[in-house]
Amino acid sequence: MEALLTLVTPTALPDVLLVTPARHGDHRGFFSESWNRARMAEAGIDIEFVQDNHSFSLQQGTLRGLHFQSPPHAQDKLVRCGRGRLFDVAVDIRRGSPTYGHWVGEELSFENGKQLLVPKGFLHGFVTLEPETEIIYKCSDYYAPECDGAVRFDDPDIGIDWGLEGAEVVLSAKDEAAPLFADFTSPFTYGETS
Ligand SMILES: Cc1cn([C@H]2C[C@H](O)[C@@H](COP(=O)(O)OP(=O)(O)O[C@H]3O[C@@H](C)C(=O)[C@@H](O)[C@H]3O)O2)c(=O)[nH]c1=O
Repeated sequence: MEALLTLVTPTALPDVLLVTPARHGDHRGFFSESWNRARMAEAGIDIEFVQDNHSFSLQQGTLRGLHFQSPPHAQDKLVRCGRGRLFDVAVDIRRGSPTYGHWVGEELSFENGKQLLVPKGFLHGFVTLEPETEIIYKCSDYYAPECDGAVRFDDPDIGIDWGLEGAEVVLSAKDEAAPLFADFTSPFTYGETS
């Protein structure tokens, strides 16, 4: 039977949530409310998003991350895949958090319609699993380049399993030059960001 409600399920990291909006299918395809502020507030996700981002990656193996914006322009992000498939990752960087440095990853695709809520105090990154993949995400603060920060996607202390198995990744120059986790001081403190 068709699911009529948006499903909100926890991931292995408390505060990072998997959101699966209902899809109403018919002979034309489907219709889905990808964001409904009132309904999500009832489900405990009460966020005022102010900016939507859309990026397109040509090649499979394009990796963007791991990124954050520091306070006072920290961002909650609600991430979904508009076309293709990607592996989306959040890393807890709230100093003093019981899960500091832990990561969680979810496959988001056009097919599965899943969304990942990446709160303030977490690094965010993704790798595309297909060519010509699109990502769309809502942000709770505006782009503030002076608050932009990054950590290496392949940091050994974080140890994310991107499923790359030695395949080459396509990176920006900024991500290529990102610092290691050990050389990074997080601007977030557990309890102050969520
Ligand atoms: C993030 C961002 C970038 N830009 C510009 C700056 C630059 O000229 C161009 C590309 O920027 P970047 O290389 O930072 O784009 P990208 O590597 O895709 O950065 C994004 O990665 C994912 C993982 C995130 O979580 C986002 O918050 C953001 O950091 O777009 C904006 O105008 N507004 C924005 O909100």
